[in-house]
Amino acid sequence: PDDTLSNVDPFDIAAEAAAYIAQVTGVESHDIALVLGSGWGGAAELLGETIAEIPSHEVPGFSAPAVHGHVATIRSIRISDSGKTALVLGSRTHFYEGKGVRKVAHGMRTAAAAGCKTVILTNGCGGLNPNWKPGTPVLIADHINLTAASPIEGANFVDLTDLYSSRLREVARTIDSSLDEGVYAQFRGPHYETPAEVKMAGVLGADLVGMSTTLEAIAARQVGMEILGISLVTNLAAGISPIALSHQEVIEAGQAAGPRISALLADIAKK
Ligand SMILES: Nc1nc2[nH]c(I)nc2c(=O)[nH]1
Repeated sequence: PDDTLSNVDPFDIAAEAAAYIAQVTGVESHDIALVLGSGWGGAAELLGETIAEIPSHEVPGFSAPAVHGHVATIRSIRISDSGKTALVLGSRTHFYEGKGVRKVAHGMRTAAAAGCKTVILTNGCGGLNPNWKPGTPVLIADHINLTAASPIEGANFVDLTDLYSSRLREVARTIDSSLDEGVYAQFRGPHYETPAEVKMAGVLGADLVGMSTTLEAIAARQVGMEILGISLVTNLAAGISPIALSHQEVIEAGQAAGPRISALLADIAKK
């Protein structure tokens, strides 16, 4: 099958995907979508009871799992305490996979077509603030899109003011008042930044550097969803600390933070 959605109308495929999800889950309309980036995987379990779990590649427009062995899924969950339903998108297409912006945006278009009015985008990233030790969750206040790309095509001049909802950031802070916030810059990747590029990102006003999220957020705004973005700082960005962090330390920091950030995310989603 065509894996870049290049010869179809991406919104038609999103409608097909949403119809498939509604049919398989029996949930006519979902309320909130979540994208779980690296380190955030544990949140789904804490959200509530799984209604259905669908292998992503069965859903129109989603690709076969990139990581062999790991079957990416889309999960429908009844959020405990609130009765709302969550759609957890277990597979994110990164821009660096070279499959084009339509694939990157597909999850957002599908979530909106499935009824979602809110999306929580999470990711793992590098931090420029030395106070943010690996394992620190940081609310995304705004973004700098360094990919030179847009998920939006044609003369659709979408406004991006308050793209990362200040209302939802306040809700998050009622759950955990210690949460800091920062500006997230997306690089194309898949290589990490040089120290000079990290310094440049700082000069431009970024506090976090990653390889996802900004294109998804723009696509989510285009389809009218309210957006909350949360980054997990898994490492200090290149050059910020004199000693290079070992990959093992990055993995351990992400795992150690798992339970806390998963509980945080579940509590926010229940609000
Ligand atoms: N661009 C970028 N992406 C990342 N993802 C993770 I985890 N750490 C980083 C990082 O230091 N830079």
